[in-house]
Amino acid sequence: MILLFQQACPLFTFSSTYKSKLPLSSHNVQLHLGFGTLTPFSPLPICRGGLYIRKNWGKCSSSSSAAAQAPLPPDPDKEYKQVEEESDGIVAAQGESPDLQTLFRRFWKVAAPYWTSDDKVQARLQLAGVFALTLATTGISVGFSFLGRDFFNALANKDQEQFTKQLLYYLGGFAGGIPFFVLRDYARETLSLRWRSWMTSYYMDRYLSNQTFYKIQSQSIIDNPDQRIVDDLSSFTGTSLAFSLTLFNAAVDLISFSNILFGIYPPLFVVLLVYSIGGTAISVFLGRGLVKLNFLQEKKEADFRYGLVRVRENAESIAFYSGEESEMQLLLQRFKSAFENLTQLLIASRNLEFFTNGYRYVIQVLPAAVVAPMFFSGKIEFGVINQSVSAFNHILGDFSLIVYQFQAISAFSAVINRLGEFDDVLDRSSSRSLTDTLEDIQITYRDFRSSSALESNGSTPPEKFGTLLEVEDLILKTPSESTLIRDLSLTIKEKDNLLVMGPSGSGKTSLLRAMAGLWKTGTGKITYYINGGGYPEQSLCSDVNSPNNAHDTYVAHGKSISRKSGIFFLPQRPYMVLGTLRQQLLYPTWSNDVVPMSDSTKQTNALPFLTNLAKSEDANDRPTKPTTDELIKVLEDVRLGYLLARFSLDSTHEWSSVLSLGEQQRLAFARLLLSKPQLALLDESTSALDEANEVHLYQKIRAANITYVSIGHRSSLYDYHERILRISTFDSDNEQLNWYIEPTRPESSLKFTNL
Ligand SMILES: Nc1ncnc2c1ncn2[C@@H]1O[C@H](COP(=O)(O)OP(=O)(O)OP(=O)(O)O)[C@@H](O)[C@H]1O
Repeated sequence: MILLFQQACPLFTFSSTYKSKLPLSSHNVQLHLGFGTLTPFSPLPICRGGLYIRKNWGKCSSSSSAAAQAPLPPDPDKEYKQVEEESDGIVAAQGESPDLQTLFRRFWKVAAPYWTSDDKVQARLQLAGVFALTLATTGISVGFSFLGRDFFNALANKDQEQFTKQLLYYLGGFAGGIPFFVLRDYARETLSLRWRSWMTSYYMDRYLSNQTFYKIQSQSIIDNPDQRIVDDLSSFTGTSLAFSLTLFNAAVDLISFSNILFGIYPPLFVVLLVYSIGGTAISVFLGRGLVKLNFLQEKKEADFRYGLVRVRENAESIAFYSGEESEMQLLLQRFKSAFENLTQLLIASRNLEFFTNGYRYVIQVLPAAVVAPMFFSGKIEFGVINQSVSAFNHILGDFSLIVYQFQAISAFSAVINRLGEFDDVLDRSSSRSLTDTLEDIQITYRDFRSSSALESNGSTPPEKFGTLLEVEDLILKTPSESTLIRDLSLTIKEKDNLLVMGPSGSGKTSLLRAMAGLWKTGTGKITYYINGGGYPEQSLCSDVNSPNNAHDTYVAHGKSISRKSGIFFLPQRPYMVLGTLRQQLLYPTWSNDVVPMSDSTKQTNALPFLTNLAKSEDANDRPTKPTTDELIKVLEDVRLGYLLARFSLDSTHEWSSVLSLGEQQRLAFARLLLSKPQLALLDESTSALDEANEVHLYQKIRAANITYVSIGHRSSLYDYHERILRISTFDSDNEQLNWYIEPTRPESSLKFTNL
């Protein structure tokens, strides 16, 4: 009879295809707010608050179904169709399980900002909508419970007229109810996507501010931040919403179905309570190792993926070295490590599931067994048995959330912890405590051309006019606190070009890092006297000693010094952005134009926080955007005009592969010439060039009135600089300074004196 009904009423076996795809972890934990999902192996459906969480290595599942009130035979054909989600997660650095308090703190810290953000009105409205729809679906479930009772009563009483009537009610119920379930899932997914989008923009903004990405990478502060932004944020938003709704649903469900069960047979409720509490305690005990294993799995998978990315990025070097075999070993090693951990995870999962499956099925016959004598004695009708089973399963599901979802919860804990850890790092970076010691290198930025600034605070004495950069008593250390340079003082005036020389590893690049604000380990002051464009004076002219000192100025703006102040750094390794040749040239000064036109036009439909991430003050901070003719001219100036015969300005290529190193270095000079900074800091920027090209480029930047500080090893560079700063490798036993400055040669013999 039940089978017949099952065929007649598809809702009984309805397994929503509208599954939420929540990549909770690399193991594809799924949460499913299901309407009528039934467990494939379950003789009886497990009804609960509506959340379906499942991992692909496990078979544990539970479901909520409006029609899950009828006992069903095992049906292997109705295997739950699992939605595969690709996700490589990451792990907290130590892979340790956090305590519950830390977990809650981190959850709150990560989750809260969105709900008080600029988007809060939309967010809260949508959340209210989702909760309302969830409430409606619970109401519909309760309604179906009564419909089911009357339906079975009609069937048992052989009352055909009543049976037909109930069947029609049922069909009407399906037609009216299904949209609520579908819309609830849709609304939840939409909100989850919106939340994720906001968080992605929020995290990326902080990650790319204050050179946090550089600190994280160069000092290995945290592993795989990229995965945290991509996978973990997605998991977090989806899972948080699903969990909140599940809890809410479970509470409402519990209230609704408790009444029904109490009305039928109160002792059943008490048995159920005791059973659930016992089951929760046992599953927490059995699954205690899962959180840590999830952590490790995320890290190992991420490491494996990162290994593959490195092979792609360094394809040419590996091919030259014929390093395929070593790479294979390394990658296999990483995969093996992930595999071994996953094996342990599977075993732990399996052990837990022995219990959870037993827990789920053992109790199924209880309600029918307890209530059946009342039916035999005529106290209740047949339909009430069915209703009691349904109510019992709903309440069991509500009470057993932890048992059923333990694996998903443990994977979610790993996500919370990784994001919480990341969030802490980003916060520390924005409050400047990530790597800073009490004493660190202070960078001040003054707009000496602003006479009003001079008059208002008198912080720039007249003798500083013409000065671009001043370094005072600089003790430079590596992040690991090894001293590189001691008590360095120097001044760079306009057109006073300095060459920095010294043995490899003596700290030349590190000096530039300190000047760029990338390294602050050490003591001393670095002051720039640069015309700062449209920056507000208070942020440009602040005194180092004031609480709002300029030491914080560039931090507050969240940008590198070079971008905002007419200073341009050319790093040792040229960097080619993804995009067209035009975008290479415009980078980084015209950052808005780095986004291809086709992409920016698509932004019309995008969420407000996904458009125009660039800070508005950028517009004042940069020269006028070059025209196409100017771009072509600058390419010719750096002797790259011939590239235009091979590529158009708007063609996209993997530029770091299609251009030679020397061409990339010339392209970097083209960027410099377009940006027209006052001061350029060049780190072996012509190392891959022949002498003819080198002298040509130096002539160009000199002609453009750009003052420069270069690092280099070649004596040919003497010709283009007035002075040399010679650094020797620091020796702690030697009291002498490990640097001195000398003129390159008599002024009359300098090559550019007539320029
Ligand atoms: N992130 C880091 N943490 C600790 N030490 C570092 C770090 N980066 C570089 N160092 C060390 O600091 C020292 C100076 O490095 P730097 O890159 O400034 O040398 P350099 O003089 O520019 O050398 P080269 O001429 O070879 O480029 C080196 O001994 C290097 O190993």
